[in-house]
Amino acid sequence: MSESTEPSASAGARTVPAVKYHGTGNDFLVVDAADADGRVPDRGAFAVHHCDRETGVEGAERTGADGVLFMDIEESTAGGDGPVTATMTLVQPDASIAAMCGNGARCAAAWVRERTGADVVELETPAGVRRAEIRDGDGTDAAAAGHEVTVEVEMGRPSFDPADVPLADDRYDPLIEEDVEGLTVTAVDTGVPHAVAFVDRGDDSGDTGDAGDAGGVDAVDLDAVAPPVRHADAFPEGANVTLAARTGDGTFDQRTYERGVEGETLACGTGAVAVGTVAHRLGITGRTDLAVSPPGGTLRITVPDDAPATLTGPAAREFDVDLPVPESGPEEGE
Ligand SMILES: N[C@H](CCC[C@H](N)C(=O)O)C(=O)O
Repeated sequence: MSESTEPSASAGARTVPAVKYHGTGNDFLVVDAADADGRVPDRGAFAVHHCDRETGVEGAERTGADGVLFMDIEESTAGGDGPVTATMTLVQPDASIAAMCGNGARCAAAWVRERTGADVVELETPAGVRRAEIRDGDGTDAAAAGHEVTVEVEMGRPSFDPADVPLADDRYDPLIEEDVEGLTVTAVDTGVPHAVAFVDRGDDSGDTGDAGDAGGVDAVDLDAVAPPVRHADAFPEGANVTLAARTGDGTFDQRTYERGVEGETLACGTGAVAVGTVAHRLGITGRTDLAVSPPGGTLRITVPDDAPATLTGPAAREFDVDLPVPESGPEEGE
């Protein structure tokens, strides 16, 4: 907001406090917007710098992050009995802003609870308000790494409407099981666009699947097949590319290649909701409560016909860190 003219901060020596979290392996740096205002002139450059998997923020397990969540708590809502409201802005490793992020929302809600004590948080995102309920870890090992909670996020109503995804503007019908750049996908908006491809068996009869029956989602070379779909003309704003395979009654495997990360992530919450929504639409399951397993763990989702979807899973606090603000002032050519 204000021009940063404090005499104390010399260029290059500024740092901003952050907390690293992950939700089933999808990892984020959480920064209080109040700390960043005036100190981080370029949020995109900040995210590019610290999210880099080779040169970014150092962690116990992995270097870098899948994004930076800038959080702006509405102070007038804190300290009472009601939900705390906070604006969540996800800046991705390529400096783009994503309208929504399911796993990020869990981490953001956990962060707000830690700051304010609130068990219910309303996150304002470009995709709409997302209500989150935070409770202590599901009891398996409350002390594991010290700081794990379970968060249920209301994820809005998924949409196949071409204008919502969005699809190319000469497109009036939903894109359901169509070939896009060699992959048979269904396009759905779960706050962000997903192109979902089912591999493996399509239903209990076991004989409607495409090639890849044997290995499910792991048999696919995602880094090879996803980029052409992610950039296809069908998706004017790009798409996350999500693979799914039914593994049992109400259970699915998932892998997602994310726009903005430009690579596979260990988990993707909007993608998990997309898997359930598309599974329903295609008649692959009749259940509305599902377990979706990306590489980083298992997410519980609900996809009722007449109510918003929900996403439930862990959010784990990893560490606190002071992040230097990269020098990328107007004079710098970068
Ligand atoms: N990982 C996030 C999705 C980020 C969305 C982003 N990659 C985009 O649409 O550009 C999730 O858990 O839902």
